[in-house]
Amino acid sequence: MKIPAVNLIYFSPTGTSKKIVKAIGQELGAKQINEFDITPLSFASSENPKIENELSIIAIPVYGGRVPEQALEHLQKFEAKNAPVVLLAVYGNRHYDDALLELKDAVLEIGFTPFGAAAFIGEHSFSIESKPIAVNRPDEADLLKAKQFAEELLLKIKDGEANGFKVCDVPGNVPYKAKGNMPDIAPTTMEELCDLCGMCADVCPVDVINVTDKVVTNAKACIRCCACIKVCSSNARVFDNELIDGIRERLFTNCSERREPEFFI
Ligand SMILES: Cc1cc2nc3c(=O)[nH]c(=O)nc-3n(C[C@H](O)[C@H](O)[C@H](O)COP(=O)(O)O)c2cc1C
Repeated sequence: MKIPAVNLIYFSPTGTSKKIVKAIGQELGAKQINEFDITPLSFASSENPKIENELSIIAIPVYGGRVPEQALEHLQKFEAKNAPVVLLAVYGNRHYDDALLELKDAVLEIGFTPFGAAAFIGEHSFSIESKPIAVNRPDEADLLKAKQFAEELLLKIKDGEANGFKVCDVPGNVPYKAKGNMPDIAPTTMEELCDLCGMCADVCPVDVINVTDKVVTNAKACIRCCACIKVCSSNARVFDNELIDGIRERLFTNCSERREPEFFI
């Protein structure tokens, strides 16, 4: 079976959701792959993408058991009609809780038909060398699972094209998991290590970092995605904070046992 085109739509500050959606997208053997990176703030002011009679895959990271708010806002820009979609929640080995259900409900509102979904595991954004959490995931075994998932999707797509796409069930509860109250905290820069290259500001999905002769971060608007930390080749950017240290410690202690991808098709 030849799929003419597939749209890969992803919000992925630290790149793990992107890696998984691309791996699955490539396995589908589509003639054309269109990428929509909905991570940057600038996506909000871009033209509204229209998707009609085309297959899409949407990937988001799980934040507090939910879909990141900015990802939901950016998804609202899509106009979808006759648009079968596969949903991916990528989480840091704790749990995805209600994120897949929230994502499914949101895309149904926009006009997509979610006919398949999966939860994959990515290195936790808060993982550091001394407290590794799902470090280096997705790994080879995860990418093999991505391939298996794509094979199952191809069968489902064939069936959907012949008999119509049916909305899939995903786990989750309503009301969705309550959002935790986070104080205004953000990663900081160790000036002695920083060479002011500006990469942290470039990757920040909420544009809260300003680099002049020093790095200034507006903690109030920070979404704590840790993209700035992961991109910093001088290791100058750190999330050195009591609250985050505590979360990291609990994740390291309670969520180190390897979880595996799950498919819902
Ligand atoms: C603010 C925040 C909240 C998070 N909440 C969860 C969570 O509830 N469960 C979990 O397993 N991982 C959680 N994570 C980890 C991310 O889901 C995980 O690292 C994911 O792979 C990041 O995706 P990305 O690389 O596409 O940005 C959280 C990360 C951040 C930054």
